[in-house]
Amino acid sequence: MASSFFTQIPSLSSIFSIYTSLSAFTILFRTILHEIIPEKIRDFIVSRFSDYFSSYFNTNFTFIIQEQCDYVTNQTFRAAETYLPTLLAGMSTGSLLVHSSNLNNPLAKPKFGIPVKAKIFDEFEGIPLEWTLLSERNENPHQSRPKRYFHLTCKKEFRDKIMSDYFTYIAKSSVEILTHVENLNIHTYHPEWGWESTIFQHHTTFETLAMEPELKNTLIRDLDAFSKGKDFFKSVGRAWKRGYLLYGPPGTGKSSLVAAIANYMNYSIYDLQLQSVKNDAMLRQILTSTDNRSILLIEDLDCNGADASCRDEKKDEGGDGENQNKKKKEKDPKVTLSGLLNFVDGLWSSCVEERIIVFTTNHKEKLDPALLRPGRMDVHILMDYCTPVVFKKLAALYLGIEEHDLFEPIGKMFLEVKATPAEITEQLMVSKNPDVTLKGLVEFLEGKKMSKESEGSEIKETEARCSLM
Ligand SMILES: Nc1ncnc2c1ncn2[C@@H]1O[C@H](COP(=O)(O)OP(=O)(O)OP(=O)(O)O)[C@@H](O)[C@H]1O
Repeated sequence: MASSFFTQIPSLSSIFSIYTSLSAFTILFRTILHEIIPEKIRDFIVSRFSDYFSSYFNTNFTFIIQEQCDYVTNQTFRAAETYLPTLLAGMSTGSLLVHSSNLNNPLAKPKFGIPVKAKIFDEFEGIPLEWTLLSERNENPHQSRPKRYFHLTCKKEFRDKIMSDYFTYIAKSSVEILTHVENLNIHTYHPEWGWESTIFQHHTTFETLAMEPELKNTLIRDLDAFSKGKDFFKSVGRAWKRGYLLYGPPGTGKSSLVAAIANYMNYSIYDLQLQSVKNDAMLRQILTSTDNRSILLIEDLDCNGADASCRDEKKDEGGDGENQNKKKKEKDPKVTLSGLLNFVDGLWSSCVEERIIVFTTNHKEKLDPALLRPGRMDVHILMDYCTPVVFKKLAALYLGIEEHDLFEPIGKMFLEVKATPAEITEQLMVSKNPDVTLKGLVEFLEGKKMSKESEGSEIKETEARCSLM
């Protein structure tokens, strides 16, 4: 039996000749394949084979969650980015990515960042999960920011469970985390990189903002009603958003009021310069990639692109203005008023929940009437020149005094001289001594009054000269 087994084994030379023939056949076959079948089709066949075999043998399933989808920030990516650092604290890794960017408080505890390529483990209802953040160079030549995406891997049989329950769970967790953030962010839009965030450290609150008390209280009540109004807005079929138009001369506290609202509501700010937005489609993409519970701020609306009056002014500045303007408009369609209105109260206004929209302008009269119609911006707030009440509040804040002999004459001067709160605060910082500072303020206001009078008499003189000619 043993001898017959050995006699059936082919000799070494025959094995060698079979191997040589097979090799020759393979080389011949590959050469024919290379010559007959084009490279692209070959790659396709190979990839199909490898896909089939790897999916057949692989028991894992991987979700790919890209940061951007169709130019809009993927909210699942955003939720994962917020949620995953909470897992990092307890992880037994060799290294951790930590960062601290709170300039207000250098002693603040550093936060955990998500390291690229590191595996982060989670468990959901007993299902083990593995997250990895990946980053690669962006192929889009207009985007210098790397392309980032998460891989979330689980066993194949849990795919549907993860899809239906786990993603909802991390979305809810991220909302919860963002509601209790210690630091607010201010995001500014960059045409190449998208929204860029930094910690918002403006100290203005409603306590430090000098405004007519009645106006301030009305505004605070309005904000309170808005933040508690989810069910109300739903019941009346309106998007949960509120629009404020802040108008008034420069230096009257419009930006400061936005900061006070952000600090009061604990909302981050998205500060958008409309000039950096190419057209309505881009505006839609930008605005849909902002978070809930935030303030969308468009400052200096009268000079910000979507307003016809500002374009007319620019047209007048150039020599051959009209033609140049026409050509520019054709090449670069810019944001239209209707595109902007669509976000204020059109169909797109409901794409983000609990959203405050703030427009500021120094020239309300220059705005397109369409923006001012009822229902567009819910509340119009005039931030005006200093009044005696506003001045008293500023004096209390800057000098720590409630009364002074000079309060009455200074108060009377505000009826004749227009001074902005910004000008007054500058004067109030001259000295800590109230007598010195208030005397200086009286001189400042008298100087303003005199220059106003001499301006007035110059105008009268010119008018008189004109009528003589
Ligand atoms: N109502 C106010 N209460 C307290 N401080 C104020 C007020 N208004 C202005 N200030 C002071 O003046 C500075 C400039 O004001 P702010 O930038 O808020 O004015 P603005 O109306 O937004 O001006 P612009 O129209 O030029 O943007 C503030 O940083 C603040 O110190």
